[in-house]
Amino acid sequence: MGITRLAAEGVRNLERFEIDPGDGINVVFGENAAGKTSLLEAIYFVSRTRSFRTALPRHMIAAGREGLWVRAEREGHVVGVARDAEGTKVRLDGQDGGSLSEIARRFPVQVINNEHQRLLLDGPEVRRSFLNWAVFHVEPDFQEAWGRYLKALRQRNAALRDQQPKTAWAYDEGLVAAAQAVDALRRQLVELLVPYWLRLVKTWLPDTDLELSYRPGWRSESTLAERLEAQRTLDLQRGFTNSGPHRADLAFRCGGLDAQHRLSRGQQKLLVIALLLAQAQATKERVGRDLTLLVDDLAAELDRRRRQQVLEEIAGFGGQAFLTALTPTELEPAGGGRWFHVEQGRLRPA
Ligand SMILES: Nc1ncnc2c1ncn2[C@@H]1O[C@H](COP(=O)(O)OP(=O)(O)OP(=O)(O)O)[C@@H](O)[C@H]1O
Repeated sequence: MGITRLAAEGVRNLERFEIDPGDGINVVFGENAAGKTSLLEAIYFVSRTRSFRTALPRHMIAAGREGLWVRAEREGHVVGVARDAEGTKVRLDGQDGGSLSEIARRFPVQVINNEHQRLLLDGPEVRRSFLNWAVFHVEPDFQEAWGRYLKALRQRNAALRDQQPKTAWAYDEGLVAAAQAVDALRRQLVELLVPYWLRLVKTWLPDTDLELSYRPGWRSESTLAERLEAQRTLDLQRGFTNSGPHRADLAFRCGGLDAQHRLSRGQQKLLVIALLLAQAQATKERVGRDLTLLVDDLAAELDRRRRQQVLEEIAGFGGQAFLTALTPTELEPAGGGRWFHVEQGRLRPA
């Protein structure tokens, strides 16, 4: 079950609204600048207490207003998130406060937009953060292990910066233990993701020879403990730890080369959508929870057939999805879903 009621006020150009989204596909259509992405942003905000468009939540507050709020109901829980000059306030089931990770777990969302091509085109940091976020949703132990690893890494790096080798090496044991836990959880997730991802890319991009592999952050022919030992001089010279899960990455290859150099824009988009849908599937399979998919401007860069294939996959996924479109015909195959029209900030069931 997804979000069954959604209300908000003061979000960008949107007038106050209250809607009852459907459990499957919800199409939000309207002209440029009508407020479609702002609606997805409001849904994201109630789950993650931040925006996917801006690092500054105050940019989301409608011009001339003091603040905004968004409220969502899902599976008997109500979460409300408000933002004003004093900051962000969260209420879960009528109680002030509430842990942000608890809310993110209860109201899980996944954005799929054109920005996501960065997962393929940017450096490893963006893929690592995707990986961490995906593992967080399915492995309750990950947050603790990753926190423990980062703490040991910070301490080790501080000692390396201060040229205190004995102090630095004293952290190795704890660092390696936390690294093994992080690595094992990431591997489990990748093993879950890859078959879904492969099925999708083979259907959508049948003429490409695509592979996805996990790189743990150190050379696979040695253990991390061995690697740290072998790299001590380098670590001291550079003043930081050169190997470990903080250097992990996902590698997309096409015909044996980096996929980003071989794929067209549309192909890149499909590869990334396949990854995000694989994550949604993995979460469903592992913890039985559907991520609410927020799909902005699916039609851009995709031909009609590919668009339809993606839509069928999203519909088949069975969870809740919000998709934006300029016109209702753009996403015709979603005929069975619920439709909303947004016009100059006014959102109405269509
Ligand atoms: N803080 C704000 N207050 C009021 N209006 C805003 C604010 N921030 C952005 N806007 C305006 O809100 C409008 C809706 O933007 P949004 O990105 O939601 O449109 P959209 O329907 O997704 O458009 P497109 O199809 O072009 O992507 C834009 O005209 C934008 O300038």
